[in-house]
Amino acid sequence: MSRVGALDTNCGDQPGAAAQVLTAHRLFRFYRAAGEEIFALVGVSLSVDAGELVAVAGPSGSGKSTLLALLGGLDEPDGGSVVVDGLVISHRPETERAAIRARSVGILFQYGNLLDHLTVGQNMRLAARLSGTTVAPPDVSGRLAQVGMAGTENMLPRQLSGGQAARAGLAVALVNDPPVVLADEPTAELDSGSERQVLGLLRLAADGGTAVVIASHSPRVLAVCDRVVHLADGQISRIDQLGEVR
Ligand SMILES: Nc1ncnc2c1ncn2[C@@H]1O[C@H](COP(=O)(O)OP(=O)(O)OP(=O)(O)O)[C@@H](O)[C@H]1O
Repeated sequence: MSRVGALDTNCGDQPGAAAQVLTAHRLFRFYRAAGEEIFALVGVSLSVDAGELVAVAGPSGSGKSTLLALLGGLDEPDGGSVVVDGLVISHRPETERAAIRARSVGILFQYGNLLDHLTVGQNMRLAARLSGTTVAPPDVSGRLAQVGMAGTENMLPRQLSGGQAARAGLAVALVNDPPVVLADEPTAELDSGSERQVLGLLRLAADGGTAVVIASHSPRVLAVCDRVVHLADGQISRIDQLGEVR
């Protein structure tokens, strides 16, 4: 897989920062629906440092999910590029994008990222195997304990509450200590207690050096982030720097 060249890294809104692990350069994404062209993203650039917690905010339809999908290589941009941990993830065959994603990106979805027919522990071991690492059984229980889920290794996702499923999903997303975590509306379906726990864990991951991007419009989510990138009609309309600049 090709490493990014010097020119490619000179993008985003914090050029030159050494610790950038995620950069998106002038992303465009168009859709055609019912004969109409929809401009979901129009020239969005973004850089995220290791240890930074960044929220992507904006009203429904502003392009948050589209942006996260492009950052994680789940979708291809019509223009622009994405670099994850030194590797260009955009404009590659899906198999190569999946390999980069498995190694470098933990993904947490609103409706969970657990496979229904596998136990929590099996979900974690599968994610680890796909990333090229292995997690020994004691590590699985240790990691579950870290997210307040001790004793759930042999439970199926349907046996968990919404908050537990979100925390188990986070344990899966973090199983190989990826440099980047992307969370799309991770707390939208949770009660406030569970939301606090999940946000605390995402904050902890960032404080431990992970670059975390959360798509959300919840004020409680935005409050724990270092930076809030506001989208409107597929473009960055404002950036709020909340935490200290690293
Ligand atoms: N597969 C698709 N086909 C056609 N249009 C799409 C598709 N995916 C997204 N869009 C459109 O692109 C725009 C951005 O959508 P996106 O889901 O990224 O917004 P969002 O900010 O995440 O919204 P929400 O908060 O409701 O999830 C919207 O106008 C949406 O209707």
